[in-house]
Amino acid sequence: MNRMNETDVQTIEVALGERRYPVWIGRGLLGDGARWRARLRGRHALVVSNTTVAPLYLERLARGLEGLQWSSFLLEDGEAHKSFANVGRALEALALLGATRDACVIALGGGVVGDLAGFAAACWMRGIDFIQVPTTLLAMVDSSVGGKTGVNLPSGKNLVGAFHQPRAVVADIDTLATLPDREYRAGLAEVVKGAAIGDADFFAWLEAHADTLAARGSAAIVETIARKVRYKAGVVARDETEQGERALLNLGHTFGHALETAGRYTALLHGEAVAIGMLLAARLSERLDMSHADDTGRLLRLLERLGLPVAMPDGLEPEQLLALMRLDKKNTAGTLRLILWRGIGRAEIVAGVDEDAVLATLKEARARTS
Ligand SMILES: O=C(O)C(=O)C[C@@H](O)[C@H](O)[C@H](O)COP(=O)(O)O
Repeated sequence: MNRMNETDVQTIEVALGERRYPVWIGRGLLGDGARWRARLRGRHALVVSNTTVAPLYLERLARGLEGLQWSSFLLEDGEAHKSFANVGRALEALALLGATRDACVIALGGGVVGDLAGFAAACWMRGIDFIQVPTTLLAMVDSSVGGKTGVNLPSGKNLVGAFHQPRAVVADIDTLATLPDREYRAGLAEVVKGAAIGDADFFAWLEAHADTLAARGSAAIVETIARKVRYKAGVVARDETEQGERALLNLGHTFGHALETAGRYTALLHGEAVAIGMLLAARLSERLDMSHADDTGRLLRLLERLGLPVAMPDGLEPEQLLALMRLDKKNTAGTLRLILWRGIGRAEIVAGVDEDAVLATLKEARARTS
């Protein structure tokens, strides 16, 4: 197990040739301006954050921006604010700053901030640099790595966006100290996902450390972040724009995104929707004779031990969820393309999934909760 002290910083590289970048994981990184400032090329920086995170950490980050022309743009907290309207506002903030092509956007916050800030960076003058400074577990282990940026529409999650890689990811684990428990647990869902699709040993390790992780034991968290980031960095390096393997990282997401959209982006946190979505994907896979009930049971127990929701929320209609799933980005004309499960550590991209089986899985899940 890794024990991390003040000076230990783990560096994991996302190996994308000329656009390769480091993911730094450690303590005190926000205040270590000398490290990440070297990734800025010009004189302008826009810090995008939210009204919860900025009061806690903007000042610490800003010490590293001394001598630059910089300003901040703050979102309200929550997935509902990952909108086109707010991208427009972020771009106006860049205009007000007089940001030139060598400017940098710095995303200080969780997945919503990172996705929106990255998309604004991808749009401004057709693409400027950005740096991810994730302050939630979910953003550290998942959304800050890999360059998926974008926003939601009322009709669907992440339907608009661009692949735009950051110049660096600065994961200061000190910021997890202020993360609410619910947000922390939501981040663990994306960790479980990584293990469920591609690393049976890691899954077993998570089972062995579930109680420590649920209790936020710090050494286990650092190891968890590093293992998940290393895994994801490998996938992204092999398939940056999701032509194949990368789609596996979407296990549980087609169901999950439909749940988030149906709940108008306020009912569930993204990680919670992914937890429920993974179980739905596991049950659908079982129904299609692709996986075994024992594996579904292990997944269910691990998610429960980590304090994640596993039941479909009340008041959602299976037909409505299926309609939302038809607008998922992985689909091809007229067919559902889902990530299905072969059991612990193995997932598969399946095209032409039978809609009746999906509907039956959703109906069964609803019957379980009512
Ligand atoms: O990085 C990826 O690739 C992923 O699919 C990671 C997901 O966990 C993440 O939620 C991602 O933002 C979803 O992407 P999307 O393409 O399904 O919108």
